[in-house]
Amino acid sequence: MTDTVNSSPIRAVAFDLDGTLVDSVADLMHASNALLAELGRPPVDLAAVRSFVGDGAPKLVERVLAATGGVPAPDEAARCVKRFLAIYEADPSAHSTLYPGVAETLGRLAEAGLRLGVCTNKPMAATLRLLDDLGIAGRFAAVVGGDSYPSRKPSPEPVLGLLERLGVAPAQTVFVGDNEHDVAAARAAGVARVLVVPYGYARVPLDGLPHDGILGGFAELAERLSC
Ligand SMILES: O=C(O)COP(=O)(O)O
Ligand SMILES: [Mg+2]
Repeated sequence: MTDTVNSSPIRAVAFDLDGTLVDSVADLMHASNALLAELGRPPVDLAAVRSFVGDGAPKLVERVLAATGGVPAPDEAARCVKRFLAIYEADPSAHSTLYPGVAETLGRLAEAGLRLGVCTNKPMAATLRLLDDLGIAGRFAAVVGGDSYPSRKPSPEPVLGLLERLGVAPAQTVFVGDNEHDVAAARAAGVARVLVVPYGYARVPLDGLPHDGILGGFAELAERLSC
């Protein structure tokens, strides 16, 4: 591991999950549509769900409900979130895949001695099951989800919480994500470098965001970190 930024050696890489490591939107769509069927509402399609991902499960469900007849009263909306999570957590991986190069590249980074972590807005239970189902849970020394702290990305709180669990300083960390919330959270946390993948679920053009580079693909990360 030879890469340094401002003479502080890079010791850790923190990853976003949905749209960065895992193409998870099909399972989110299936769980959404199972909920909608129970409510007697029409289904949502992949493109719609893709645009709804990134702010955690409660927001996803709110957007799904808004798109299919309207958001019900708070009690009923909360019941819908609970029901959605029960459906989704039972099988979050049937239609989900790692993006190309993810498994191999995580292996290379780990072999180079980097500490790896996940900071996602997806709730913890579904996150842990998804990582396990896709065979990469063991790569991460720490994982934080959308329900691990009072705030989620774009707040820096979960990023800083993850780094504390990893035992590294922001100046020793590279953050890799796919959307505007990742860039904002990682920047506010003060990490050494923020990189974005070109294929995720970003809702604004990546070019306009204050990151330090857009990867050509996930595997390029190993070269960027000299692993
Ligand atoms: O659950 C979400 O909204 C997306 O989670 P992410 O932070 O892994 O992209
Ligand atoms: Mg993401």
